[in-house]
Amino acid sequence: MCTATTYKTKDFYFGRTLDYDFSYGESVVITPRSFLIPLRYSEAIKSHYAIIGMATVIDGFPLYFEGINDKGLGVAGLNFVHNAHYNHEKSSSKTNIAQFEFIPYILSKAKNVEEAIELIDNLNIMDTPFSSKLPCAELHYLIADSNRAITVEFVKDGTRIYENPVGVLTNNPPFDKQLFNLNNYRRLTHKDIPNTFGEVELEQYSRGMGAMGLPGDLSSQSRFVRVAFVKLNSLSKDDEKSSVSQFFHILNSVDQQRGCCEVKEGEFEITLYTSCYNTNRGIMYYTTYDNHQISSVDMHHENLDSDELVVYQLVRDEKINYQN
Ligand SMILES: C[C@H](CCC(=O)NCCS(=O)(=O)O)[C@H]1CC[C@H]2[C@@H]3CC[C@@H]4C[C@H](O)CC[C@]4(C)[C@H]3C[C@H](O)[C@]12C
Repeated sequence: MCTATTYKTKDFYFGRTLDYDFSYGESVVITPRSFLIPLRYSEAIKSHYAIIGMATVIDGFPLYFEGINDKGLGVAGLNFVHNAHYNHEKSSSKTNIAQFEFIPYILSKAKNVEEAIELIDNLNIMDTPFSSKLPCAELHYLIADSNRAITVEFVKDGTRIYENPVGVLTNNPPFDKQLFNLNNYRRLTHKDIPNTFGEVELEQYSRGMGAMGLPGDLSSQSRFVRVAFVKLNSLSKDDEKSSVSQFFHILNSVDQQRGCCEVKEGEFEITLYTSCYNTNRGIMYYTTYDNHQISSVDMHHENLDSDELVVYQLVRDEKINYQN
């Protein structure tokens, strides 16, 4: 399972948790403007927006899980198993894009959500696997800029583009159902709640009782409600450190601890990493399951006009500040 969210203070932040039982060998990957992005069904993209994100690089191709570009657009792919549907036949009227090309394609060409939608309306997503070892990922997407967020789902009936007023995405069920389900939690509040049992005197024995009933389990529907509640109630100062700190607190509310979700006998899904992007400044921050110290990579510290990928291995060892 995975969770993606946005958060706005002075700047606009975008990020996700990636929950799985094994790693795909991800690292921080910067795709500079002149890196040739090869496409299976059309000519390679020669010059484009610069991208920073989490990806695994195979045969020189950046297979992005999520990322942002230097114009401030973010795209994250989250599992959408049994619902994602891609086409097997090429289209003669639309641009044919293999499913693994979707994130780099959008981030290289669109500077905001409107432009992303224009591109998506003209896409035919192909079920072409990257290789025989990497079958198609079944994903849906959170796409956001500082003004607007959408969810994009390629399903049997076609392409679904939903406005995403919450700025949050998890996994199944389809997004319209996730959003509707929030109705069931509309009474949750960060405030104290009144006693509605009339004459019966009931003690407010604890703080935080206004959010009683907020789901605490790891299912995708529960994580959607929980992270939406935390995000929409979130308050922080608007400077960089406070905003980044608050962003990690939002996503930590849906952290998956080893042992709580067994996916196969003896194998557990955990939050492999949590990422946070300042989309205005092109800075990526991340933590990993074992390293709680935030690491950061700034795309503008690299030569963004080059034609070679820049790769930073994840710092995965716990950094403890021993004070004595
Ligand atoms: C596993 C992850 C989703 C985690 C998640 O949601 N776990 C919930 C489990 S549950 O389903 O909810 O039970 C997803 C998210 C992004 C994906 C990569 C996207 C690029 C590329 C696309 C190619 O086509 C296949 C290989 C490829 C590297 C992909 C591998 C894998 O698929 C990634 C990492």
